[in-house]
Order: sequence, then structure tokens, then C-alpha cells
Amino acid sequence: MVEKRQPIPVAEAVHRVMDYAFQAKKELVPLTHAHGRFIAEAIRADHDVPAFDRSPYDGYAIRSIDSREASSQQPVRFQVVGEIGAGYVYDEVVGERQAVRIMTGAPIPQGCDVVVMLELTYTFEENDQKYMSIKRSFEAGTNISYKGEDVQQGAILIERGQYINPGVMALLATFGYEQVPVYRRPVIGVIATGSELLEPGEPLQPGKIRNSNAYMMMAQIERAGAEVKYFGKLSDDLNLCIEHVEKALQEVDVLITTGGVSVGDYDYLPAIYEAIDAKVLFNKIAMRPGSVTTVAARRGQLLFGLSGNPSACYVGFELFVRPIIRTACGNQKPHLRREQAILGADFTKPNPFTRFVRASAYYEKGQLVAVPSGFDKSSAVSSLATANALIVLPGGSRGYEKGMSVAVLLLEDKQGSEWPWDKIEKSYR
Ligand SMILES: Nc1nc2c(c(=O)[nH]1)N[C@H]1C(S)=C(S)[C@@H](COP(=O)(O)OP(=O)(O)OC[C@H]3O[C@@H](n4cnc5c(N)ncnc54)[C@H](O)[C@@H]3O)O[C@H]1N2
Ligand code: MOO
Repeated sequence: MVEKRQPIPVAEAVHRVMDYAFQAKKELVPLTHAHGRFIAEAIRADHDVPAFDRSPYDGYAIRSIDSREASSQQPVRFQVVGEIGAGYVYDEVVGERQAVRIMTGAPIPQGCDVVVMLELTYTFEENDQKYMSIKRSFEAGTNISYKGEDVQQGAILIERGQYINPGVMALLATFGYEQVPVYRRPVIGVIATGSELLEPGEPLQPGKIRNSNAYMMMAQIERAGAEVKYFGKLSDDLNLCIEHVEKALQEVDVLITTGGVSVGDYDYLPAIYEAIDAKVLFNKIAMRPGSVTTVAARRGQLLFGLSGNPSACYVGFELFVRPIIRTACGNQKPHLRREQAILGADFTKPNPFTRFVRASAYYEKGQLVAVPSGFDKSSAVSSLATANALIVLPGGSRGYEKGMSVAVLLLEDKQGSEWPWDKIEKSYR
């Protein structure tokens, strides 16, 4: 008689896994390799940006006081005493009715408090001397980009643990980070199980399928921010499987297997956990797909036994493995971000368990709409490719109708969130 497994609520499973969360060590990487990592220190501005008053336009720098009398009837002329490009400093003090030709980004010369745009000036030469005239007055401060107007020295711009996106790259470069402190990428091992599995290069044979989960998970691991180590497939021999898992555990921070966790005759994972003395945290969750998701721990090291069914494996990864990776990477908000959306199509399948439906979510007239991606069985592989969200449908006997408000978890969001539920089941009833 096979032991009956007791399903636990999703939130409880998440908490049990997160009790084993760890943070990876820090390392320095060259700036050119920092994109996509998580920063290990806050970025604090050690100087103002801009660091000097500068011109936002090409034109002429003058003293506002000299423009006071200018009008179209009585233009005021200025003697052009110099020229300054971005990257240079004009070191003389500009005097009465003098103008300096200035380019965008150049520092404002001493004495000047206005930049007149080139388009509003008239230039001419007399006796080899250049002049410029204007037909209106300008207030002090016109067209000056002030020192510190963008960033003030001392400001914290990015908190520790933030994802380094292209904008963060710009800040790192601005503040001179040639080397960037980031969290090391945790190493996540992947093992596939099942004698039915062929690798992508092998021709199909009767009864066999190609191993899609390993490649899907390797991409999920990378998307989450970790490094992958692929250990291939487990053999059919239990002792060899145990050796294989033991060896893999030496080389990784976390080990994921796919398949072999249910109650079939060849579902070896429970026996492997027992043989290596790993404590099973849970082996059944009140969710679909992914109810068989099993997590074990040995000496603080996590082993995730994800389902062999592709959609179940995918969802199990995003709910349980992703936050472990993100926490290791130093991210304070390791879970998928939750948003409220309108269900874009009926979903009539009733289910006692909370469902995570692969969906495509998009904005329509300012409203987030989530449409189930297609074939919904946990064995489905086709509906994963178009999914950028999971619609969360709490268990119950009724189905869900188009137009209802539903929670969605965003799969491609980079910043993440805290775990958004105490109890998913309760929050909807
Ligand atoms: N009597 C019961 N049978 C099953 C139960 C149950 O509670 N009682 N649970 C079902 C549910 S729910 C799921 S989900 C599956 C999970 O099974 P396993 O995680 O043990 O996975 P396998 O049996 O090894 O494979 C399931 C399915 O997935 C295919 N597979 C496996 N590995 C891969 C891979 N790397 N890439 C693509 N596809 C893969 C495999 O061929 C099977 O078709 O158990 C139900 N049964
Ligand atoms: O774990 Mo199964 O996904 O519930 O189909």
C-alpha cells in the first residue's frame, strides 16, 4: 500500500523552503560584466551630477544684466570673446557686454548666468571682431543646468540587492565603478530522470520523448540569475542514482531533479532522499500543476524534486526555486511580482487546488489583461512558450469567467516582490 501524501498549502510550502534560503558571497566583476547581476553594495553618489554648472544648449553664455535693455527695436550687441566646447574650461571672467560661444555640456564661464540658444542670436563681424546680438532680455538662470540638479552628493541611488539593469549600468559608470561588487551566482545543478528521455539530437523512437525540462530549467535558472551545471540523466539503477546525486551535491549549491517524484515503480527520488539521509520538507502541495513538487534538505543544502510534467516542472521552479536563487543573489524581493488583472477568457475547469495557469498578460487601454496560454494540462509543453505570467486561481468548485479580477504573477519582471500571500486560498473567498 502506497503511503497517502498530505497536501500542504502553497504559502506553507514557500515558507518551509525559504527557511533554507541563503545568501551567496560577494565578488568584484568588471563593469562590462555587471549587467544582469545583483549589486552587493548600495550605490552612494560621491559627487554631484552634474559636477559643475553646464550648458544644456549650443549658444552664447552672457550676463543676464547685460540683456535687460534688449528688444526687437533695440537689439543689444555682445563682443564674442571666446569659445568653449564640452570637456574644456573657460578660465577668464566674462565681463560687461561680452559673450562666450558655448556648446552643449560645456561648463558655464565665470560671470555668466544665462545661455542664449544659438537660434535666438544674430552674429556678424566688424574689423575682424566677432559680435552677437539679441533682441530680448533673459532672466538669470535661463538655460543653466545646475551642479547637483540631477544627483546630490551623498544620495543613495540604488539599494543593495538590486538587479543591475541598463540604467544601473549608467549610474555605475557615472560614479566610476570600474569593478562592481556583486553577489556570486549560486550554482544550480540539474538532473533529469526517466528512461523515456532522449536528448534533443537523438531521433524519436516509439514510446520515447525528448528531454525538454532540463533545457527549460537551465533557461529558468539563468533567467533567475544563477549558474547552471547539467549532470545529464539518472540511470535506472538505484545505487548508481544515489552515487550520481551524491557527486552532484558536492559541486552545486542547490540540486534540481525533474521527474521520478510521484508514486510510480520507477519514481526513485523518495528512495534517493532516504538513502542520502535528506529530510523531506514536503512531497505534496495543494496546487495544480506541480502538486507532486517535493523538496528535501541535507545539511542545509536544498534538493528540489520537480515534476516530470513540463508545465508542473515550470511552475514548481518559479514558485520555489526562483526565490532561493534570488535570495542567494542578494535580492530582498525574491518572489514573482503580483499584479491584479482582468481574466481575458473563461477558465471553466473546476479544481479543489489552487491553480497556476500559464498566461499571456498585456495592457489594453491601461488595464492588465491575462489570457490563458492554451493547452492547460500539467503535461503541456506548448503553452509555456507564450506565457509571461501565471494566473492564480484559488481552488473551488466553480470556474472563472472572462472579465473577473484575478491575481497574476509576472514571470519576466526583474525586480521581484515579497511573498504576496499569507494564504492564497483565503484571500479570494
Ligand atoms: N497514481 C498516481 N499517479 C500520478 C500521480 C499521483 O498522485 N498518483 N500524480 C500525477 C501528477 S499530478 C504528476 S505531475 C505526475 C508527476 O510525476 P513525476 O514527477 O514522478 O514524473 P514522471 O512520472 O517521471 O514523469 C511525468 C511525465 O513527464 C514526462 N517527463 C519526465 N521527464 C521529462 C523531461 N525531462 N522532459 C519532458 N518530459 C518529461 C514523463 O515522460 C511523463 O509523461 O505523476 C502523475 N501520476
Ligand atoms: O503535480 Mo501534477 O502537476 O499536479 O499534474
